[in-house]
Amino acid sequence: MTDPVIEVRTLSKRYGDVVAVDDISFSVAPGTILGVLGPNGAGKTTMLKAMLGLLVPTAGEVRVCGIDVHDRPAHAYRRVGATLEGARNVYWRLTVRENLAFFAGLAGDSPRDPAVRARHDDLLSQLGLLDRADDVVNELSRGMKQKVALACALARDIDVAFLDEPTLGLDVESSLDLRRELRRLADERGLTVVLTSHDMSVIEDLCDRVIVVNHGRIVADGAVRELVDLFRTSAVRLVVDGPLGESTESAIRSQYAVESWERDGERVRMMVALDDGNDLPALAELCIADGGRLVSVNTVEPDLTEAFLQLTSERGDEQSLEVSP
Ligand SMILES: Nc1ncnc2c1ncn2[C@@H]1O[C@H](COP(=O)(O)OP(=O)(O)OP(=O)(O)O)[C@@H](O)[C@H]1O
Repeated sequence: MTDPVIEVRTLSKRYGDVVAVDDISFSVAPGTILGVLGPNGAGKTTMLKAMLGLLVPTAGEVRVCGIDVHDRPAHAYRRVGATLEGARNVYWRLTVRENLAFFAGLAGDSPRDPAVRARHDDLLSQLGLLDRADDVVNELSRGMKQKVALACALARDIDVAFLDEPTLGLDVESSLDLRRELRRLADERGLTVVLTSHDMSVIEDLCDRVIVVNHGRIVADGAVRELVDLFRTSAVRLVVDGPLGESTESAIRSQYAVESWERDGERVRMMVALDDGNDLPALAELCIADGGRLVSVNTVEPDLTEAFLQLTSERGDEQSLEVSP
């Protein structure tokens, strides 16, 4: 097995009485795109900053490419790129290309090196910024500034990118460009990406693995599909026309988990959770027992949003759910 590119061991960070990060441990394989999900105040940014060596943890250690980020921050920094507060990471009075050259230069990459220039052009082209390369950043829109910040984080030949809310403020097309570019860098260059996002579609589309953080602790860790499967309770939406009497309604309610029930004259719309899809024929039969007609039956598949809400609800919080990554 390849060595992990990131190792976080028993990491904690307290601010006075607030435990922002509480005894977190995990490791990440090279080339992984890892999403960090969690409600506001869960500890995601604190975790990212501690992983970057930008704040001193109360306990624990972080290694990136085998380098302890707190003992040897300068060495670790050469291997990572980061955007923590979006567009504030770039110099607004420099052009797009000058920004890239500046950040690459910090790591010893010369912008006169044709390989570095080619990499920058490629990045700008993938992010739809090539025709704005010589514009001063100040004159760009907010979303474009965000893209420049991302390009700066990726401008060097880094091993790991830490991106806090990378798609925030981007339009649909730019968000898709960014996802494609991150996927390409992970697949072709083995770039490891750790990103936070409140946008479930970004996490679902892009991430190989997701960590859910709540109250400073990891409450779930696994592939998106595995997390969704943990809460795989399918639901069905049924519409019945015609008679459906009160005793049949009571029978349905007593045998099934009815999530919603709307009666509109002779029409009934219901949403019912099924633990096992095999219950559906029996439910359908019951619905038409009084002579009504089934107008439609639609299965409602669980998604990451639902899994996330359950994991971070008080009930989900009682246990920690580990899925092998
Ligand atoms: N510099 C600080 N001083 C004191 N408390 C802090 C500081 N930074 C963060 N906290 C607290 O630590 C906890 C975790 O905050 P953090 O910013 O890491 O959460 P987050 O998951 O990134 O939230 P969001 O999704 O809102 O960005 C919160 O209770 C926050 O108030």
